[in-house]
Amino acid sequence: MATQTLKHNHNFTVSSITLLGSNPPKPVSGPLSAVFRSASGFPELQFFLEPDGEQSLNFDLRTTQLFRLGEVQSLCVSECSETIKEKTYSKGITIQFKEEEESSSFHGAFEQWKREVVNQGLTLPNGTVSSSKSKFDDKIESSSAKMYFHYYGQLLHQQNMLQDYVRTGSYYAAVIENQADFVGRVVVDVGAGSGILSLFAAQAGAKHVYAVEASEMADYAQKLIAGNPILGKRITVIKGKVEDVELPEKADILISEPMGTLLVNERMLESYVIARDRFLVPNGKMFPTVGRIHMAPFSDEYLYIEVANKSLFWQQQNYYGVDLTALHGTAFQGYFSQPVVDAFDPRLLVAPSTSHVINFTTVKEEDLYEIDIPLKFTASVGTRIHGLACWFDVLFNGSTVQRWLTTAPGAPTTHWYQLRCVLSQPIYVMPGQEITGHLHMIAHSAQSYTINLTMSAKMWGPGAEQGGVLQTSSCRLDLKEPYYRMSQPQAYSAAQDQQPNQLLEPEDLQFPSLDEDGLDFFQQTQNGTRADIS
Ligand SMILES: C[S@@+](CC[C@H](N)C(=O)[O-])C[C@H]1O[C@@H](n2cnc3c(N)ncnc32)[C@H](O)[C@@H]1O
Repeated sequence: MATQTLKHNHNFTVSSITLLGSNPPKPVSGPLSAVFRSASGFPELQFFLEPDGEQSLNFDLRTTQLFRLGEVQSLCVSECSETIKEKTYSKGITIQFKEEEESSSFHGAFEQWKREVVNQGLTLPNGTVSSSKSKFDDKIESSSAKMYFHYYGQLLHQQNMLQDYVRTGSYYAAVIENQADFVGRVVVDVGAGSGILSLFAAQAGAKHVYAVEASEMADYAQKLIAGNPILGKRITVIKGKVEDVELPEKADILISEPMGTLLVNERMLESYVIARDRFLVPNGKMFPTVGRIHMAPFSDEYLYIEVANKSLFWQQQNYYGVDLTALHGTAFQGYFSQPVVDAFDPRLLVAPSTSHVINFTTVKEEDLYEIDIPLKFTASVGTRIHGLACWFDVLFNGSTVQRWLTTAPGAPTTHWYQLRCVLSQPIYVMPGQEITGHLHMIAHSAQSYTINLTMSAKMWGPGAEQGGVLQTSSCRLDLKEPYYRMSQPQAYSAAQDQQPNQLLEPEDLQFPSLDEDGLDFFQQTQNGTRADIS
């Protein structure tokens, strides 16, 4: 391929440059570095004005022209707009070379980059974006993708993730404790966001890091990386989707933070797996390596009543003279179709948890389209079960240290919190009774999942060996529409302390006040939960 004749970066030394446009023209004496590169996903010519790389002047090669003024002097201008009457140039410099030979090879490189990269639109040596419709576009609605990348393109949302110190600190520790996995290695940061994980990888001694980011955040990542020039020298930011970009070399290790609520929300794990298949060398490492979804039945009367009460509004028979009750059933179902996101007390769990493992190094992308998890628990107490509580953890399987990042209830809270699927019909169990069921999740094109949950209480006591099911309850939820409940009081209903015949009934409880939807939105933004994008 033509681009194989191009090096990653073409570096030159020039004696000085003079910035045109200012009056009088401003000379910058050197020697200065001039580099042809594609750090932002497009080809550019960059002049480093200070030896430490802190200040640079960039020319987008797609709109730049170079003219010879003499044997060792050239004019470089960047086109801004063109009308029938005139072309305008946004910036221009004259370049002074030391020798004619240097000038010639600089012009040669310029022509080559223009010919092979810009004009033919071929693969850039530092990565480029394919213009054809990608695997991502085939399965994701464009409106969803637009909102998704708009969200991640904003610094405040990246800041929310960076300020989740459990999350970011775990990544930092996993990388730094496993330097041996990074030293001298090529790394791809899948969905780099602000570029923080790329900078960690560079700190751990990576030879080169490709930071692939699809949203506008790529430009800020470029800025952050330029602001850390010692590390930034070894990082190339590529703006584009991991499904579309081409990289000039394979990676020894992938690093990414693709986890959404319940691990799979946002469907970014699929992009992580696609990146593995496209960029990772055989037996390359993945940070994180494995993810697990944990599940356990819970009992929480307060939560149940709160959700049920939300639809009470629709029981009014005289709302400004209108009978609203026709919509009560629909509203009731609607509220129970929202998974609840909050941090709950682990004492609400009424059986030891079970888990479902996803090994990122081996799972196929298609395996993530539909996930069916059989459930089987033994109740430790007699209680009313109000649904299934879920959380996840991921493992960084480093060669030196194995580190887990957990979102478990009772562990330090993360911005993912935990997730609970609430049954509109609670089920009663006695201590030792078996609870079975299924958690079935089907991916949809809005970057999330439809969840079908079924939970059944098996026959218990005398005659149980016949194995009948006593009671079954099911619900369908949309993982894209969670109910964020973070600032609600975290009531502890002492499931473990209850005697089998002393179950709490709704009438025994104080009803919490109804939420306003607007307040929910405010809370979710304040709490920085990232699932609010999907
Ligand atoms: C959860 S954020 C993590 C950001 C950063 N790695 C960190 O740990 O702070 C995921 C990032 O991946 C990006 N992303 C998601 N899907 C992507 C894809 N298919 N290709 C490229 N970037 C993607 C998002 O825009 C977002 O910035």
